Amino acid sequence: TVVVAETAGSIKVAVVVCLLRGQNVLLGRRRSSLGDSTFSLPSGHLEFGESFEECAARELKEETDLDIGKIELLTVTNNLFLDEAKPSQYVAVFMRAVLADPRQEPQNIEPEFCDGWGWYEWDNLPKPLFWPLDNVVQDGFNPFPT
Ligand SMILES: CC(C)CCOP(=O)(O)OP(=O)(O)O
Ligand SMILES: [Mg+2]
Ligand SMILES: [Mg+2]
Ligand SMILES: [Mg+2]
Repeated sequence: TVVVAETAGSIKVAVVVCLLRGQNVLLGRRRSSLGDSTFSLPSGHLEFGESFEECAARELKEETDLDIGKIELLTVTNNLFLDEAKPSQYVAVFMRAVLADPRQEPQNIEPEFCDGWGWYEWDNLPKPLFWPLDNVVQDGFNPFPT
């Protein structure tokens, strides 16, 4: 038990936003200790007292200045980051959202964390994908309504 206790890392919850506009989804290339220079959906740590929807709207606004309209829960995945300096585990809550105003364009509000945002078709996603996203894509996940 002591061994497990010594190696146990933190478990956090991240909310991940599949922001859909027509046939496109918003992705940005991360600048971060986790997944540096890989393409990811807007995402962020769930903060104490927040609902998943509130976190999605807050993180999207913080990172892109975009205002979310309708939003719903899609799926949840469990991601172990064991080969990092500090092991961690993220439960990723994937939400689907649309813009309140579809004419709004994303701004790169946190250039220290993101190279910039772009719209991509699901079957034409940029590479390399941030591995938690790549995992769900490989498993056939598709955020677009069928
Ligand atoms: C695993 C990953 C989704 C971790 C949390 O996402 P993030 O690094 O974008 O977090 P913040 O936007 O809250 O800084
Ligand atoms: Mg953030
Ligand atoms: Mg955050
Ligand atoms: Mg983020």
